[in-house]
Amino acid sequence: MPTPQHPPADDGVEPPAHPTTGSLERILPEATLARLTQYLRALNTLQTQGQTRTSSGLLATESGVNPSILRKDLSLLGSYGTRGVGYVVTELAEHISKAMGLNQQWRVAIIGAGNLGRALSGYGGFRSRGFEIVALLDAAPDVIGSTVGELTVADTKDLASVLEATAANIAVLSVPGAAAQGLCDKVVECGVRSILSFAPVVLQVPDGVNLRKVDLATELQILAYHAQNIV
Ligand SMILES: NC(=O)c1ccc[n+]([C@@H]2O[C@H](COP(=O)([O-])OP(=O)(O)OC[C@H]3O[C@@H](n4cnc5c(N)ncnc54)[C@H](O)[C@@H]3O)[C@@H](O)[C@H]2O)c1
Repeated sequence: MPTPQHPPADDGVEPPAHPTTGSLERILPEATLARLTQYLRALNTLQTQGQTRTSSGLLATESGVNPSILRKDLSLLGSYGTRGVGYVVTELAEHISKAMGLNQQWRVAIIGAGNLGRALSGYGGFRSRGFEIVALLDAAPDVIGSTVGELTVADTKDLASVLEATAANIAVLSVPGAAAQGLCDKVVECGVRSILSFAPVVLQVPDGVNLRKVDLATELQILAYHAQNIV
C-alpha cells in the first residue's frame, strides 16, 4: 500500500478517516494544515503584542484568511471558541501546536552542505518554530570538517552514527538529484520517518515514511502561468 498522503481536499470537505489508524483519528486537509501555520504565526504576534484574547475575525485578518474558512479549520480541531468571547490566544496556539505535532522537539539533519544546505542550516528562524538543526553532512572531502555557525559538517559515511548521536528525527536532502534516492534509503534504514527533499527527482519511500518535496522552480512556473493571465 502506498504511503498515505494528505488529501489535497479543501474547504467544506470533511477530512477522510486516517488511512492507517482507523476512523477515530482524522487527517487534516493540506490546505488546512498550511493555514494552521498562518494562524500560529498570527497568534504568536498577538501574544508578543500582549493580547490575551482574539476573535475569529481579528485572527482571520491577522492571518490573511477568510473568517468563515478560519472557523471551519478550527472546528476541525474541535476549537470552536466561545461566542462573544472568542479564543484565548495561548490556549488556541497550544491547541494548534499540539494538533500539528509541534509541541514535541524536532531535530533536523541536513544532508548536503552546498549552497542550499549551508543557507538552511544558517537560518535562525527554524528554532523558534520548534525545529533545531542538529547535524549537517556532506560527502565532499573539502566540505567535511568545515563549519557553518555552530555546526561542523560531518561525513555522510558516518550518517548512521550521526543520526543516532543527534537523535535527528527529520532529514532534509539538499544534494544533487543523482545522490538523493540512495541517501533517502539510508536515512530510512537509520529509522528517520520524516524527510524533506529539495532534490529535483521523484523519490520512493516505504509505507510509514513521510516525504515532502520542495520545488521553488515549480512555484516560479506557476507564478509565470498566472502572470501571463494578468492583463
Ligand atoms: N527545490 C528547490 O526549490 C531547490 C532550490 C535550489 C536547489 N535545489 C536542489 O537542491 C540540491 C542542492 O542544491 P545546491 O545549490 O545546494 O547544490 P550544491 O552543489 O551547492 O550542493 C550540493 C552538495 O551536496 C553534496 N553531495 C553530493 N553528493 C553527495 C552525496 N552522495 N552525499 C552527501 N553529499 C553529497 C555536494 O558535495 C555539495 O556540497 C540540488 O539537488 C538542487 O537541484 C532545489
